[in-house]
Amino acid sequence: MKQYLQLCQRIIDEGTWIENERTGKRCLTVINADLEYDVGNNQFPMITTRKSFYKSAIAEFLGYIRGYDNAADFRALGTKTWDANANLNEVWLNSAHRKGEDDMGRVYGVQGRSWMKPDGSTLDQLKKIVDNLKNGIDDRAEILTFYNPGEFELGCLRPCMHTHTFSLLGDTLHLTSYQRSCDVPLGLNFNQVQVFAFLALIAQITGKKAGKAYHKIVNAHIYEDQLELMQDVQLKREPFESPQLKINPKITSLEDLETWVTMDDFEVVGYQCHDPIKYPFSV
Ligand SMILES: Nc1nc(=O)c2c([nH]1)NC[C@@H]1CN(c3ccc(C(=O)N[C@@H](CCC(=O)O)C(=O)O)cc3)CN21
Ligand SMILES: O=c1ccn([C@H]2C[C@H](O)[C@@H](COP(=O)(O)O)O2)c(=O)[nH]1
Repeated sequence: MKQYLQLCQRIIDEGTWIENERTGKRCLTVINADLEYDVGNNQFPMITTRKSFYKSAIAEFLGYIRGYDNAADFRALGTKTWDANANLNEVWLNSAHRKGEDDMGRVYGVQGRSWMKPDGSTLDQLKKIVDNLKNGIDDRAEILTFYNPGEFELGCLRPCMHTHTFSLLGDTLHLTSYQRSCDVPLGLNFNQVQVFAFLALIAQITGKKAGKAYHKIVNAHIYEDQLELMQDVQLKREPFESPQLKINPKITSLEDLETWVTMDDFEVVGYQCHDPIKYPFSV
């Protein structure tokens, strides 16, 4: 939790104001942040200086694991996070590729589970990784990437947390996740939870011990309309100890994640937090 608050403070102390054309807002911005989560010791990086909605964050990531391309499927899992980008983004609404209400196009999980090959067949990046890790194989390219520049116009948003690399050292599994753009008050709150839960889940279904998750961020920003709440409210609060994430031990395969898992299979123990803060969201 300290590293999150330190990053927020660093943006305020050292950030540069950058005009963002896509949203029409200014962002206070720093380049390069490295965060680290101790998954092996279950130090769940849930924000405590405001109420955090971890189930939304995990639901969103489970949707990526399933290769969802529709905001309605995300809502059914328990998160509304894709509603705005699927249905309110001007460029996407006017795109000939949008298939209708709630369609997100070929974003995130679609690339992860069915990357289009030149011959028209598809490639399942995640299944290859899970199969290898289960068999104790790390070919030094256990990489899941959602980043497909050739298909950007086929989706509503370019992926922010775009690449995840798994590494096996003996029987301990580590994860390195890369993020190109980070809305620190809103998005990072979710992304921290997702990086942690992704390593915990893949370690569980491949029968490995979870180690560390390394989260590497390039552009970390606070939107102009979020700054006051961050500076005068959230950063004035003292953090509580990290809680723990309990995952249903009956989840043992990728197929389980694809079929019956719901948010009821995740529980947080020992979460103490301050009051909620409602940060503005930019589409
Ligand atoms: N500007 C922007 N910031 C983001 O963080 C972001 C995007 N756009 N677009 C794509 C996804 C969607 N994400 C989102 C979207 C909404 C919330 C949000 O409103 N969170 C609230 C309430 C969550 C809830 O009630 O479940 C929060 O207080 O954290 C968070 C992340 C992260 N991403
Ligand atoms: O997982 C996510 C997804 C999105 N974000 C934020 C980062 C930016 O503020 C916007 C995306 O805008 P771009 O113009 O495409 O960079 O969404 C996030 O923090 N985490």
